[in-house]
Formats: sequence, structure tokens, C-alpha cells
Amino acid sequence: MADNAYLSVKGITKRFGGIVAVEQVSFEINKGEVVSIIGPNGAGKTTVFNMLTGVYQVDEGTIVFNGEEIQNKKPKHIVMAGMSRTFQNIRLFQDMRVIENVLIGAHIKTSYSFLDSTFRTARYRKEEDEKVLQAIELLKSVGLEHRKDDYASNLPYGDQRKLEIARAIATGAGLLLLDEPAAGMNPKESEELMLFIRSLKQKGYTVLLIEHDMSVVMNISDRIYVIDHGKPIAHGLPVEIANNERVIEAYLGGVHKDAEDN
Ligand SMILES: Nc1ncnc2c1ncn2[C@@H]1O[C@H](COP(=O)(O)OP(=O)(O)OP(=O)(O)O)[C@@H](O)[C@H]1O
Repeated sequence: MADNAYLSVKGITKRFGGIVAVEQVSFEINKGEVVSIIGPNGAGKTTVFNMLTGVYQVDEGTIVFNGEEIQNKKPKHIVMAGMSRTFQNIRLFQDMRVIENVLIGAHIKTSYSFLDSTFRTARYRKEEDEKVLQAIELLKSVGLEHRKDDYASNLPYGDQRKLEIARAIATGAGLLLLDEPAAGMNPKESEELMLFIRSLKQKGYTVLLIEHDMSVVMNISDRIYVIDHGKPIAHGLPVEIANNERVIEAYLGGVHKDAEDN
């Protein structure tokens, strides 16, 4: 693939003591693509996300995002560079209002100073007013404007996932990393989520997805990377991955083992 990929990951490796959680994983994403990373439980998917977002240091390898090497940079630096994420277990501020959750994402990029905010200067008030208007627009685009003053905890599960994505978008990110967004969703919510991710792509966002729900993965991914026991085992179009023997074996192997364990 082209050298000018939006995100280019080469040979990243992460060890935890004796465990090699991720070993020599490489992948690329072009602007506007929806790319998925799949693999059985414990394959190393979340560890890859944690390395991309600066939560974990990489032991080996490079991560180039938008032309900049970002491996081992601080999470805030990476968000400012345009990459933002959601979490496997929803991490909203549950006792804050919907709009406040979005504003938290937006506040990573403020140009006013500490003194501006302390004395609530005109500059501070202008920027805050603009952020509120942008947050309302964003909530409108994800279909949550009517719930902007509700507490996050009162939203149905699927809407909480959307709110998490809205908060990620509010940071100004162009690349959204979604960690199991369909987890815990009913079929109707998963269907809505697929439409929503497609709409993000249409708006020009690039999406990297970790997901166990294969109908979601197969329906919305442009390309799929598969890892197993921390190592890359396959890469291709959804139809190629669905028919790849190594992939089927990796998943069925897990099922057989689970069956034996029970
Ligand atoms: N902080 C950590 N300390 C020690 N081991 C870890 C840590 N984080 C992950 N691991 C180990 O690394 C391996 C990969 O875990 P990871 O959570 O990345 O897998 P995953 O593919 O995201 O799994 P799942 O689909 O179940 O969420 C596992 O063996 C896990 O126990």
C-alpha cells in the first residue's frame, strides 16, 4: 500500500513480563477507510489500541499518523494530532449531562488562557459559546440533540455508545478508534450502529474498529486485519477473511477449547 497512508503501523510489539501480548503487528489505514482488527479473546486487539493512543509504550516498532511518528507520545499529544478513541467499557461521565460530556471532548482544544477562564473574559465567553453551539450541532448529527440536557446515565445503552463517539469527534479527531462499539447491543442497536459508522465514513472520518460482532465487521469494513495470540495471521477484504482457513481455525480452535473447558 502507499507510503502516504493516514496511519502506518510497523512491527509494533508489547510485552508484559513474560507475556508477548502483541508481536510484530503491522497495518495501514488510508483516509476515509473503515478498517477492522479482529481476533479471538486475548488476541491483543485492545493492547494495539492502547499503544496507538499512548496508553502503553511500544517495546518495538513505529506508528506514523498523519506524517508524524507518534509511538510513545502522551495520550493528549495523540488526541491533539487527530486520533481519538472510545472504550470497550463505556467511560462516560455518567452524572454529567449529555452536552457536558461532549464539551469535555471539545475542551482539549482551547485557545484561551487560565486567566481568561478565571476572569471569564470576553474571549473566554466567546469561545465557550462557540463550543456549545458546535456541541449541539454534533449531538444533532448523532441524533441525540433532544437529550442534550439529560444525564448520560439516563440514556439507553446504544445512545451512550453514540455519545462516547460524539465526545471522540468533539476533540477534532479525523481518525476514530472504536473499541467494541457493538458490545452489549441488541440486534436493532447494532443495525443502527452500522448505519451510524457508515454515516461517519460518508462525512470523511476514518474509522479503526475492534469488534467481536462479525455481522457488524463484515458489513462495514473496507478491509480487515486478523491477529491471534498477538501475531498477525491474515489481512484482506471481508469476503476473503470470512473464507480464510487460518482465521476460521483461530476462531473454531477457541470454540473447541471453550467446549472442552466446560
Ligand atoms: N496491563 C496488562 N498486564 C499484563 N497483561 C496484559 C495487560 N494487558 C493485556 N494483557 C495480556 O495481553 C494479552 C492481550 O490482551 P488484550 O486485552 O489486548 O486482548 P484482546 O484481543 O483485546 O481481548 P478481548 O477481545 O478479550 O478484549 C492477554 O493475554 C492479556 O492478558
